[in-house]
Amino acid sequence: MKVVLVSAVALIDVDGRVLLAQRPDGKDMAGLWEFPGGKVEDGESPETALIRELQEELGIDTWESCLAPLTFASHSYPDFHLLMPLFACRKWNGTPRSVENQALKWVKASDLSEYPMPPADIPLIPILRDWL
Ligand SMILES: Nc1nc2c([nH]c(=O)n2[C@@H]2O[C@H](COP(=O)(O)OP(=O)(O)OP(=O)(O)O)[C@@H](O)[C@H]2O)c(=O)[nH]1
Repeated sequence: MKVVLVSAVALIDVDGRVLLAQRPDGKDMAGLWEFPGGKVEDGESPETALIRELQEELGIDTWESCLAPLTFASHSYPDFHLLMPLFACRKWNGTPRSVENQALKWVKASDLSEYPMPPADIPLIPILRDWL
């Protein structure tokens, strides 16, 4: 099966809340809440892909030195196997805004399980909660 590399980030604000983005209507898994990020393209590292995605999706700038590896997801979907490093980031320039029409929400660690997420993300929640 094809392994797809997707880079994602837990953006953490000064109150320790995490930013979730809701997948818009019309996409696979519409309505589920996920971590900002996206597919790593040819020639990119997971870090440079994430920096690009954060500009495109949220209009914020961050730097490689602000991306700390936290954990990863490895999950088989029917048509591909997702390998998704999850970084943690507490420093960026700008205020995240919905550039691509996705709903955004800052969520307390203890409330993360109330947001329906893609199956690949479920094992990440206790890790994030314990870490925060
Ligand atoms: N960004 C992100 N993607 C995730 C998470 N969990 C998860 O299963 N994914 C999956 O990883 C892939 C992310 O790719 P993407 O965001 O670039 O692609 P997409 O499906 O939105 O659009 P596209 O395939 O039309 O380009 C999607 O299949 C998405 O469902 C997550 O927490 N964050």
